Amino acid sequence: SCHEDGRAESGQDLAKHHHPIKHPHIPQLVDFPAAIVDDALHGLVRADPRLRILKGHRVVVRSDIDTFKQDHVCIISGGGSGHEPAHVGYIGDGMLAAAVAGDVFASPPTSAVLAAIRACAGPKGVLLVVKNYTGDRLNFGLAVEQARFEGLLVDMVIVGDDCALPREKSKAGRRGLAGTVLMHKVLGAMAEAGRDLASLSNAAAHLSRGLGTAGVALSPCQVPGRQPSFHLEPGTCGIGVGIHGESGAAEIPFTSASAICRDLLDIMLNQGKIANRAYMTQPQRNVSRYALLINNLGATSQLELGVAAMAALDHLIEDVGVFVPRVYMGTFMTSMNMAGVSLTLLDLDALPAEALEQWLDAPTTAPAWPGPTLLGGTKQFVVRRDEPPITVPAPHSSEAEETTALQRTPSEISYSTDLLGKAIKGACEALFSGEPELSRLDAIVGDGDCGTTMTEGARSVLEQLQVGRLALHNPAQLLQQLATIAQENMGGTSGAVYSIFFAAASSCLNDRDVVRAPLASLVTMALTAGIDAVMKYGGAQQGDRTMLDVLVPLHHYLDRHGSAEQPIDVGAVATLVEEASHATADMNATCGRSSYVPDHLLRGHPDPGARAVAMWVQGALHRHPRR
Ligand SMILES: Nc1ncnc2c1ncn2[C@@H]1O[C@H](COP(=O)(O)OP(=O)(O)O)[C@@H](O)[C@H]1O
Ligand SMILES: O=C(CO)COP(=O)(O)O
Ligand SMILES: [Mg+2]
Ligand SMILES: [Mn+2]
Repeated sequence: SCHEDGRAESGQDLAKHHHPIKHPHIPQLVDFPAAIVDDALHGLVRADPRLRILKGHRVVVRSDIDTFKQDHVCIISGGGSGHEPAHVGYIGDGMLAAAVAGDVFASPPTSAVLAAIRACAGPKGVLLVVKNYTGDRLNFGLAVEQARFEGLLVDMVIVGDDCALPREKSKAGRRGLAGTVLMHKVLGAMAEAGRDLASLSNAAAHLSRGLGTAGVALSPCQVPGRQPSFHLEPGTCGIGVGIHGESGAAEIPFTSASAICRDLLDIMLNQGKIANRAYMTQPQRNVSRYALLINNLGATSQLELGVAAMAALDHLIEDVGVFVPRVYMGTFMTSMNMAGVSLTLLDLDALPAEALEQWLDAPTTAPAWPGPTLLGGTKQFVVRRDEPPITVPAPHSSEAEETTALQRTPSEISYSTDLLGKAIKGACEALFSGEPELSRLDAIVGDGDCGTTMTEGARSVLEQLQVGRLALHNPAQLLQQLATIAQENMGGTSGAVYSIFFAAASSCLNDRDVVRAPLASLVTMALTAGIDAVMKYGGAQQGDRTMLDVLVPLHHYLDRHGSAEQPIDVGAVATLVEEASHATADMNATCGRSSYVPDHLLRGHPDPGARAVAMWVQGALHRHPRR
């Protein structure tokens, strides 16, 4: 957590709770992996008096926000960390008013986004520019709903500029990549010039249609404290990468810089051999005009960026025959320390009746926006070359250790706070011991943060349990508390999904006479409501390879067996969740981050969110299968 004066909790403070870095493969300038985001924000704000941190949140705002918001629409962006300089580097006149940072590769919790909106909300309103990831959509979306309920003027636009993944592969839609920074620039300049909230949202919709990005990985990335994000065979590269250390849509032999850059552009412009995506409109020879952004994914030398610029301009101008009057080259949005680049094209005629150059050229004080732009692109500057080779009562506490809350028959008792406390403790502990497996799996099928996100949640729940603050006597209130913990301490898709799950479960129990209901049927009711809400907001169903693939079978089982006048067979439940979670290993992913990973790479590895459900259910039942 951070202090109002801009001092973040230091690495030394955090040392009390977290482990220092274990010997990494490559040394990294990090004291404590868990403190990396706070330490980095701390450093940044100390170095720049134009910025300050909102107390208690990883939110950076312009220091003069209170006066600034009186006569400007404030643009807020954010998302997981690990993409620096995005998004804090874009705070300044003519770009962003604030940035919300999550843990590395994990969306910030809803509460942080809400704090940013509250700080920036003035008479002109707030526009959230959000990259299209499930966690971000949910956490920023929930904050918008809550802010509107508070009467604040706020709108949200989602950016999805990725061109590399086939449309059919994912229900999640195009990923938000480096093109987001061009959105920040154009929308920020318009806000600076006094345009209103509605016209900014409208412009954003047009812009996203003219925006495309595709990237190549030459190495995996390494998040401190974790394993390298994937393995690349020597001589190969990952084409169609995102910004979360993914291996890409396909692993291909590395031929030459020019060939790879050409492929990236062809993917975007639907040209040549890779003409199967069609996200951007077809370029028109001697007519179409683009801004080109060459983005370092984190560990690429400036020399290599220059080579990429040469290759990209050469292909666009000579082969495709289009104009490229604006070129931006540098480090805009990274995948931690991945070697590689992404290329972004913005159709300069994407906005009806506006010259986009005007907005791109408008001055900004944001430190990460490159100074003067290169006015590349008239034909004579490009030399054609040969291709180089290359609530409720009655505490019961005299139970035998092995008895679990669900095991008692409904007629015996409906509720035991003592057993419930033990079940919660067991659930949390199972997540702690399962953390290495969750981290490993999410590194393969996602972006590696699932283990830490789940243990962050478990740690907060245990803390509240230990100090007696959990409302064990009142199921509705307890579930509300769990929702709040997920919302404030977890982040990521998991944080948002669990927050929605517990909040909906809580509201459904609120209205009911929970005193007499058998515990198992309470659980069934809560699961019904929770699952429905997760499906509604997250858009996933059974079979999409998510945690729902364990929650739904669990719900079916309890629904069938929960009201009978006999104890639930906890062994059977433990086996059921174990098997259901492992069954996800053979599923194709159509939702969430795994839908960006080729199916053959997912094969054999179960979904981490599904495994996490199996772990905490087994922990709550005190049944631990040998792992
Ligand atoms: N739309 C969705 N609805 C429900 N669960 C989802 C959805 N998308 C992803 N998940 C679950 O979230 C898990 C990943 O959690 P986490 O690592 O926090 O996500 P991310 O890194 O994508 O934000 C997945 O393994 C999956 O079980
Ligand atoms: O890093 C992120 C996007 O910027 C985080 O998104 P998720 O929470 O969906 O992983
Ligand atoms: Mg993540
Ligand atoms: Mn993840």
